[in-house]
Amino acid sequence: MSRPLRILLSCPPTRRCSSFVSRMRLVNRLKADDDACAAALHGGRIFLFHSLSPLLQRTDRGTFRTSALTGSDLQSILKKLGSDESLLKESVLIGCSEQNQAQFCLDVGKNTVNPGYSRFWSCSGLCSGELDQAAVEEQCGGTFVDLRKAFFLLTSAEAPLVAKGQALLRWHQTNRFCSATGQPTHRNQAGSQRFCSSGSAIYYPKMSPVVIVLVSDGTRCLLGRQASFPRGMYSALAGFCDMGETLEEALCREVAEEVGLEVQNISYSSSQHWPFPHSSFMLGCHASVSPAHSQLNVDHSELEDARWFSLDEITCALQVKSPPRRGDPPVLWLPPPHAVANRLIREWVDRQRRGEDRP
Ligand SMILES: NC(=O)c1ccc[n+]([C@@H]2O[C@H](COP(=O)([O-])OP(=O)(O)OC[C@H]3O[C@@H](n4cnc5c(N)ncnc54)[C@H](O)[C@@H]3O)[C@@H](O)[C@H]2O)c1
Ligand SMILES: [Mg+2]
Repeated sequence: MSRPLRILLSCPPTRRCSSFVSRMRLVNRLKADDDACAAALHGGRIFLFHSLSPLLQRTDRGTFRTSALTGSDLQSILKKLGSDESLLKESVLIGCSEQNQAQFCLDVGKNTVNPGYSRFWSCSGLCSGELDQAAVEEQCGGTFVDLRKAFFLLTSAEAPLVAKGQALLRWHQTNRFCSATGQPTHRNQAGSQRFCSSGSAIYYPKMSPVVIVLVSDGTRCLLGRQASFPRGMYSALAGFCDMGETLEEALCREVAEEVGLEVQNISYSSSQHWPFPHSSFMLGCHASVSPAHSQLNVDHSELEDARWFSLDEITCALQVKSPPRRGDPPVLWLPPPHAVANRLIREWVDRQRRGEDRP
């Protein structure tokens, strides 16, 4: 999740900023220079995936982390597994750590696509170039975990890296052909672009902009739930931006469509890349309605339910540490700390406690 703008603007000392600048310039160079990127792979950190599920390791404390494989470690493992060592070059650049180590992701499962290799979507058993999941897990001392689980098992520092890695891998796997010419596309070494083989088009990884808003009436906040949400879970209202809309227009339209309210006092909070179900760029905002105009008219084709919640109800819900299970009494369950909705809710609680939001 991005930091709020005010923190970025107060970025202090030059040393910290200059190391940030050098990291950003390194990533930019690796995107532009195929040879430099290929060279960086060996000492780089590789986040391994199998059919888009990231590899996690359990720590001594019972928590989870991503595995810390370098490109050289991985090459030895690939050799032991009898795989072509050039598989490493299929890695896609994610970014660069604070220690200036380049970070990559690599999918060694069925969905991996490399235009230079003959891998097929529909093969049964192991496809050409695909590695056996259990064998990789054994060699690496970890387990491939579905991203929907992994994202919430990891710390808030590691979860976005894994989400970004999966999003990039998915984009490569689903953009193998040019939509203008139908010709195969090829990637640069970093995986930051794909080119139509006819030379007519360049494609870049894409995200869909989504506005997410916590509406307040001064003493209560508005949350809704879709029928597909886990039991008891309510979240801030969200919706995809339409082509040509501003953020503010999308926000007002979504709230009007979903709950029949007209909002005002829109303010931006923070943003987040959200990998589910595909890549969304979540733009988190606050907005308000006057208590006199807070009557809900829920569109049940979009939301199963939407309700106003008091500060006490939200404060209690923030204490709930695990989702309610079947048979438990009904309890309000809020999006987890990794989600921008959680940040919006906590910001609202802070403002309520400071008395800033009251009419
Ligand atoms: N990170 C968070 O805190 C958080 C919280 C809530 C929702 N979300 C995410 O926000 C996203 C949008 O929320 P929503 O489902 O309420 O949106 P929504 O209200 O716009 O409804 C979804 C529908 O919009 C249509 N749609 C229009 N453009 C689309 C596009 N580019 N991609 C997919 N569907 C499109 C589809 O018909 C889809 O069924 C979801 O993917 C959800 O996972 C994130
Ligand atoms: Mg919605």
